[in-house]
Amino acid sequence: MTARDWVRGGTDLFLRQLDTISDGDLDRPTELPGWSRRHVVAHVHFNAEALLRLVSWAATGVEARMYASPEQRAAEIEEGAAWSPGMLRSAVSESAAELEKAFAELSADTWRNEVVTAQGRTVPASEVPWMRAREVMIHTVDLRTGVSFEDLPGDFTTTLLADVVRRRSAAGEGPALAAWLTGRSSTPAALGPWL
Ligand SMILES: O=C(O)/C=C/C(=O)CC(=O)C(=O)O
Repeated sequence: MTARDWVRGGTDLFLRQLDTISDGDLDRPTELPGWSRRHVVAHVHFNAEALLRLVSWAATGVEARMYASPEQRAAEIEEGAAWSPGMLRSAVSESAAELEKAFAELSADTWRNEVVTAQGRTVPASEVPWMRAREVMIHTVDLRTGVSFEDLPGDFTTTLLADVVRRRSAAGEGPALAAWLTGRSSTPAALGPWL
């Protein structure tokens, strides 16, 4: 499967799980400390808008950052989390459809154009679908509706693991992770935040 397939599958999974949650239960906690389901849905919506800006940057050459700052990102998630359930549900569904349309319209050459992620990485636009796949898949698990990592496509999880290990190694967490993953340490590595 390609990253675009994972985006489609992960978006479908996320929206279907969201449909199983009553309006009242949107206030329940998630796997993310301090975030209710409302926060997760608002974040998945604003993430689509942020990635739409990267696609636009790749297509036009006009710089468009994902977020103005970490503070602006956090503030819009808080704002979105306070929207009515109907507004939250339609926003996350509509922005996902817009992103899918933008991916479909990007020409073959344009995928090679470079953009800068919210973490300051310069990447070809072709990495944007992977960034979105990661968000929709993992945040589905975060919703706590019963979907676990076991339910995600195996090739997605394998790619995710490689991504996580690469980033954590770059952040100095490689040795502790390697000791644990090779069974040389029975203590799970103490890890810092991821993304
Ligand atoms: O992969 C990166 O360099 C950046 C990832 C993110 O910024 C995570 C998001 O996509 C987001 O916070 O919206």
